[in-house]
Parts: sequence; C-alpha cells; structure tokens
Amino acid sequence: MTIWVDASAGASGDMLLGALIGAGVPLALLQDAVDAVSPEPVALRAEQVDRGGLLATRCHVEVADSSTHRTWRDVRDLLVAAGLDEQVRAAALAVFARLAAAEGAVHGHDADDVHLHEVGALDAIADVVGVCAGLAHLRDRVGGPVVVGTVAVGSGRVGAAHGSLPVPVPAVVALLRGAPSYAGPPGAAPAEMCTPTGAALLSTLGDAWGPQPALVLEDVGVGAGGRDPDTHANVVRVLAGPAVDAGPTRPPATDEELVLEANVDDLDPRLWPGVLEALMAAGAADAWLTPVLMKKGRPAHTLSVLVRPEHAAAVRGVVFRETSTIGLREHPVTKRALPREVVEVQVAGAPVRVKVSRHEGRAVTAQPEWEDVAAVARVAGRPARAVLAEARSQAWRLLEEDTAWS
Ligand SMILES: O=C([S-])c1cc(C(=O)S)c[n+]([C@@H]2O[C@H](COP(=O)(O)O)[C@@H](O)[C@H]2O)c1
Ligand code: NI
Repeated sequence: MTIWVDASAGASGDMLLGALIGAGVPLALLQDAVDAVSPEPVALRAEQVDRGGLLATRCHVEVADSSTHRTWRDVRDLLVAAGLDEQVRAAALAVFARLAAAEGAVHGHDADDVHLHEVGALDAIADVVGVCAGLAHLRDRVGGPVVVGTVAVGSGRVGAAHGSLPVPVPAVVALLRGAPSYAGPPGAAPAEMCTPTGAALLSTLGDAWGPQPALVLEDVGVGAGGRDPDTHANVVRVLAGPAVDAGPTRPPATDEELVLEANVDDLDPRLWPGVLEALMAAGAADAWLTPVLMKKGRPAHTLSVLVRPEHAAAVRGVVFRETSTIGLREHPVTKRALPREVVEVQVAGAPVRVKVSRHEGRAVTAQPEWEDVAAVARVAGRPARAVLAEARSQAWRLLEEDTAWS
C-alpha cells in the first residue's frame, strides 16, 4: 500500500488537513487529537470549495487568539503532556523538532530557544498535530510508505514577523534541502506556495521523494489553499491505494541492473523495516539485509539494493537520507527474469491476484499476492495459510493445461 502526496501546487498545514479529510479521514479524529494538545479551544471546520475549477476540501482552523508566541521548548512541553496516541505524539514532536532546527539554523539561535512566532501559534500546532493524526490513520488503513512529489515553493516575497522575506522563505529552503522542488506551475503569479509548516510536515512524514509510484488508486483527497488564483488549482492532493508490484514503474528486470551495498553497524534496528519499504517505493526491484561481522568484530548488516539504472538516483537518496551510511558500493549485474503475468482467482468470494512465471512458455510458479491473501483472510475470518493454499491450488487448476510438467 502506498500514499502519494502531490505537492506540485505547494503545501501548507491546512491544505494537508483538507486533503486528508477529503481522502476519508474523519474530522472528529483530527479534532480529538487537536483538543488533546491545545490549552485553548481550537475548532476545525471543513467545507467544499472551488479551486481553479476543482472541488476541494478547505479546512479552517478557528482559534480565538493565534498571536501567542511560543518557543520550541513550550510546544514540546504541550505535546509531551498531551493525552495523544504515542505514534502521533512522536510524529508531531519530530515535525516541530525539524521546524525548530531549521528556524534555529536560519536565525543563528539554539533550536530549543527558537521563538516560533507564527508557527508557534495554536493554529500551527493544530495543523501539525492534525496532519500527524490524519496520516497515522490513513497509514493504519492503507499502509505506508508515504511518497512526496516535487514541491512547488512559489516565488516573489512574503510579509512575515521579520518583515519581507524572499520566497521560498529561509525556513522552507532549510527544510527542503535534498528534496525535489520548483518555483510553481507555469504562469503562476509570485506567491508563497509552500509554508514552513507544510515543508516540515512533508520532509518529516514522507518516507521518500518521487513521482507517483505504481498503485491501485482507492482514496483521493484534494486539499484547498486559502487563495484561488486564475493560473492553477491551488490544491495539494493525497492519493492512496495498494502498491502495484509489476506495474510500469517497476518492470521485471531483465538485463542491466545495479546492486548498491553498504555495511551499517550504527542504525537503530527498528528503523530497518521502514528503510526497506522506502527503498521499494523509490523504485528498487528488491532490497534486503544480511547480518555480517564487520571490522573490529562489530555485528552489522549489509544493506543490498537491486535497482534499474533509471531508479538508482532515487534509491541512493533514500539510502543516504534514511540510514547512517556515508558511502555505497555499486556493482552492475546481469539478471535473467522469467516473464510474468497476473491471473485472478476467487477465494471466499473475493479476488486474489496470482503472479505466474513462465519458462519456455510453460507456467513454473504461481504465487498469490500476499496483500490480497491477508485482506481475504481478515475479511473472511480464515487463516491466511488456508487462503494462500486455496488461491494457489485454484491458480494451478486454471493453468492445468499449461504447466511445465503437464
Ligand atoms: O516567524 C517566523 S520566525 C517565520 C520565519 C520564516 C522563515 O522562513 S525564517 C517564515 N515565516 C512565515 O510565516 C508565515 C506562517 O508560516 P506557517 O508555516 O506557520 O504557515 C509564512 O508566511 C512563513 O513564510 C515566519
Ligand atoms: Ni523565521
């Protein structure tokens, strides 16, 4: 399962909230998370609006007084004391920590003492906590990873607490280092399209940067920005659905591929599953870990990634961003892959896709898609191994005339 964020017209906290609501996240779930953190009343309200001819969800964050200035330390205390889901708390802390580090670097202050000005106000706290809660909900429902497309940052100048700032504003520049960004849609008038809060959310919660991965679209959310310019639809979109294994962005490898490798002995082991998932989302054909004993007798892992050359840059980006390695070995390899096709069978009245590989025209393997097997097992209340066995035997029945041993 994959979530793709289309930020090609920019992103801000309230635009992302609107997109998540549009993708089916209940408003009440976001409101509960905000209420858990905010010391004063903050109301979220959603309405359907027109943005450049598109129907979009505008999320209003209504606060009695949003002018309170807080340091990162104050915001952290609020988050730590809040009765929040642990996953949402950790995500919100990470987003604000990144925002504070960026502001600190830009202004030359210690991150802890950074005065968050506009971003410290209650509405921005609501934006961050709401988006973290909404994304966690969507991830629970459809799974990860979250891939973020090229971000429109805008151009021109904008008025802020420091006076007039160039766009992209300095905090956005710091937050989007290493990310694909551009000024904005052709012909767009100068404006701030990505705010520091939007950039902090995308760069912290995203697992990888890149174009839309192959996915079977299920949920779509279109989040509206405050302005409605004539030149383009001022929206951010969230697209979610099951990943497609053998889609056009990840074709079965035949000839030229690369294996990228690094020995890593200092990464928190809990991070590895997310790293492998992000590598696959970035276009890797496969990614795996091998336990090794490194120099100085250190237990470590060799990370290996098989990738076609056109996806190598994106995969290198994930390795350097998500792991602690500072170098990669690269070997060209020749791979021979059997031709594959997908057939569909029915188990307990639900479809299960089965990947069939052929050698010299004859079917030699029939492998049910694990995502489909798990979904049928969950819905039908059957053991996954029973669903797996039935899907496989049905596939072989379909292929009876066509196997290597018939
Ligand atoms: O107030 C501060 S310190 C501030 C810094 C910067 C820098 O880039 S540095 C930018 N801004 C502007 O504030 C508004 C609100 O941003 P949100 O992220 O809270 O939506 C926006 O126009 C920023 O460019 C403020
Ligand atoms: Ni600033």
